[in-house]
Amino acid sequence: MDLEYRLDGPANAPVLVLSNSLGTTWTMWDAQFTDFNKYFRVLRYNTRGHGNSPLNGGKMSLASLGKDVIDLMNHLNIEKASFCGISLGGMTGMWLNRHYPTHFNRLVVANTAAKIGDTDAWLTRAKTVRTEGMQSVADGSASRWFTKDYIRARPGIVDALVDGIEQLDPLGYAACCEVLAYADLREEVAKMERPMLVIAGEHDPVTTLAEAEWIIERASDAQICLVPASHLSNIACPVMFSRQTLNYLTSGATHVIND
Ligand SMILES: O=C(O)CC1=CCC(=O)O1
Repeated sequence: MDLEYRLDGPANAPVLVLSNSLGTTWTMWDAQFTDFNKYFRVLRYNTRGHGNSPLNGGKMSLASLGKDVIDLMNHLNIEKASFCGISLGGMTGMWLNRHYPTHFNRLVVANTAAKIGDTDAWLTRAKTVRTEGMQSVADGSASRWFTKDYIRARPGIVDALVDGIEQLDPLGYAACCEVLAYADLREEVAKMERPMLVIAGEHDPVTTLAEAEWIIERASDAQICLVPASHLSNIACPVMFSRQTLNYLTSGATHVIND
């Protein structure tokens, strides 16, 4: 298993898999960490091309990113898990819901869409990053991720994330842009069986509320939750994000772990 991962939380608790967005690493879940660990054995991993998760040498796709999660679960002997992913991580979750429903209980997919953005724009971004490096995308990342008010109010958090994207491997980032260029779940959403909470950011310009509504109108068992944030809603609205996610993932469950 060459994916970078870590497990935290009580060894006997049910497993929750966390999947990061493009240009971030598993540290993006730091604000959720304490709350999620009370209820779950938390499995964080870095999406291929991010952190120390290497490119696989071949062409990556949403399917290969989804299969990475299944391989990781198999490697750790995890038969069934809950899942929470954001943006590209949310798309990975929807792909898993469609293709590996028996491996998952409930899924939370945040700030995501059945098709994110425009194919040509992703291919252009991939090319730019390959030729000019990470700085070319780092400069605009804060305004893609957060509202102006949040950037003003929490410069330390924003700067740390921008520093993080600057450290990433341009080839890894570009490969994931190419995954996004061709990832298209629009024909698949109606076939997603497992219960899914779709978290949308009220001010998200990347994956809009309308795109989240589009998903819940078609998936067989999906609910929406709106948070007053832009794209990285788990960071901008950590308390609400964690509460809504935990309420959804543990509802009807008998596996609450006490402190
Ligand atoms: O463009 C960005 O940086 C935001 C984003 C789109 C897909 C994703 O995972 O992050």
